[in-house]
Amino acid sequence: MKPFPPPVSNNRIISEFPQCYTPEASFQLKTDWDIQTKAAFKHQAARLQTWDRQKMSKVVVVGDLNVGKTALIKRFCKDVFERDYKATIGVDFEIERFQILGVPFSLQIWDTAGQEKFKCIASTYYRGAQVIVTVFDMADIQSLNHARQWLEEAMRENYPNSCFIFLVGTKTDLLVSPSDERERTEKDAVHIAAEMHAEFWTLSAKTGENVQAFFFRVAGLTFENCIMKDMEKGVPASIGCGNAIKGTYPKVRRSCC
Ligand SMILES: Nc1nc2c(ncn2[C@@H]2O[C@H](COP(=O)(O)OP(=O)(O)OP(=O)(O)O)[C@@H](O)[C@H]2O)c(=O)[nH]1
Repeated sequence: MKPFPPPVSNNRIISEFPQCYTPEASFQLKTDWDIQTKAAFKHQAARLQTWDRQKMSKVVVVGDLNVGKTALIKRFCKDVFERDYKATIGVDFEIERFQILGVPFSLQIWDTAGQEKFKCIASTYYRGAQVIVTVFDMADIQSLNHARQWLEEAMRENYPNSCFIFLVGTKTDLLVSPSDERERTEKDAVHIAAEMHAEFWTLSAKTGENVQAFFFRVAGLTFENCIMKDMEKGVPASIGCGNAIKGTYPKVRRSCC
């Protein structure tokens, strides 16, 4: 009989604190785990942990249509890239399991539709997010200009200051690097990220550049945040964190709507 859940694959094991893309637009410049986090897991890491459904954070990915939200998630979760565009209808989600400092942790990654006609279905799934990823296309400046609007819509369903916010420029493979165009777009994006209180990243789902580093950063920051919150509340770090699976969003089948 196959073990359930299956073991976390080797490329989902995080032990070093994941670094930011650029110090100019980053949440934290620290380079290591918080001392309390390290202490809390020093002993637990040594023993085998079972998968804990509570240790999960909800990540909502929003942005204009065609910017590459689905491609980004598929590259990370399935290591595939599809050249053809297939619009997301409503929402879809993936669950990605990690082992961080020896402790099982999962990200529930929600892919939402960028098309106007599906927005109202997708927005029902924004609630209860610990992370909001606002995606734009590095080769389409209009999509960067719409990033604030997407964030506002996602935040309408969440409490202020309750989420990590990321601004992610995709399709870097379409820009010559280094080039004036890329430099200009990055500069604008860093500026907008500051206004959004977001951390800025660029990546390519086609080549895979920065994709794993980005999701490791998301996982590392949310994991540490969960642990710190639990410790503040006096909950032992082993009991759990994250509220995404406690019924804060409607029930949904995979690839639904
Ligand atoms: N060159 C290149 N093309 C990409 C990249 N990421 C996505 N694409 C292409 O861009 C198109 C749109 O990608 P999707 O991931 O479907 O876009 P989306 O944001 O999910 O679109 P909606 O579902 O409509 O919201 C597809 O044809 C992808 O192949 C990338 O990093 N580089």
